[in-house]
Amino acid sequence: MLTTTISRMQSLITPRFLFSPMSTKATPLAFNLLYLASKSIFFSKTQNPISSLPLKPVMISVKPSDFRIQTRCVHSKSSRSTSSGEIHVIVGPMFSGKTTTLLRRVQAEINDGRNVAIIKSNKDDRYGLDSVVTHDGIKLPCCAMPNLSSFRQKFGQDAYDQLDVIGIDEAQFFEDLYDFCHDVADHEGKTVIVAGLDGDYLRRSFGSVLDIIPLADSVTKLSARCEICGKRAFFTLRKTEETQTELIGGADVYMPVCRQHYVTGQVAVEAARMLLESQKLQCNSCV
Ligand SMILES: Nc1ncnc2c1ncn2[C@@H]1O[C@H](COP(=O)(O)OP(=O)(O)O)[C@@H](O)[C@H]1O
Ligand SMILES: Cc1cn([C@H]2C[C@H](O)[C@@H](COP(=O)(O)O)O2)c(=O)[nH]c1=O
Ligand SMILES: [Zn+2]
Repeated sequence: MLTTTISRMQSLITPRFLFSPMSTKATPLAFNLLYLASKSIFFSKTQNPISSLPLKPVMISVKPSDFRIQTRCVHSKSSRSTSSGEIHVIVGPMFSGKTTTLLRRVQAEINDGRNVAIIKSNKDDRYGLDSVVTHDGIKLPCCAMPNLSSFRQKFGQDAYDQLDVIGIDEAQFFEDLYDFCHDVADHEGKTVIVAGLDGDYLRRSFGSVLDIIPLADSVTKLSARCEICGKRAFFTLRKTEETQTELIGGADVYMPVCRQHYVTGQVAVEAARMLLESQKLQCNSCV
């Protein structure tokens, strides 16, 4: 099995939705919402992005008065003003379905009539910056941010106030995750659904994801399938020689593995790294 692992390693080491009656006049608020809607940041109950791709923007036109009424009326199950917030955390290795689970939960909230926005880190630009995309290609529009504290300003205060649920993907990349979740759930009564890696490729705690566990209502740890033996995989193995903690990539750089194949895989990767290092040194001394 170790031989299989080594050969695999070496081959890779080379190198709001708003339920709103249509109104005829657009106000600044309406423009703002229309802008957001056209950027597909708000989601509509009538959209079903998970089953119908690509997404089409929802065209919404509202007067501020319509909007206020709509978010409090019987058609909306918005609970922000009446109940406290919640924090739900989804963790696991890469390819375990964290983003898929986040999108499913977000879609359920949308179906329940809540106003939802998704944020992801702008560090991960693999699929562009305006969508959260799973490894299977399922996607929802999102807001890509360098940090969470500037989200309110970017989204617009009025629009932000209407949000019931905020989904966060790639949470390990947000340094201000703890403060944001704390404020949003405890003081603003919104629900935060957080998806991220609990551990990095060395199985060290990644970013602030584990710090928010004591704040959370629920924690879901997902598993993937070990790429070598097919058993449940709880860890992410990095197949390349890079050693920095943050390294954006997909199946080209990472694979999900079980405990046994994490251990043997790490040995193989380390051996390959050392070999590469010694070759580099030899090369340098030739020059
Ligand atoms: N080694 C792999 N390479 C590419 N896709 C994979 C691999 N293993 C699993 N997948 C797919 O990725 C899906 C999960 O994707 P996603 O929700 O984006 O996971 P995560 O956010 O945890 O990385 C799985 O349902 C599976 O179809
Ligand atoms: C293990 C590990 C991962 N990353 C990066 C690689 C990807 O860009 C994301 C994780 O994406 P996913 O939605 O969970 O598939 O994180 C990293 O930078 N460092 C690591 O150690
Ligand atoms: Zn395995």
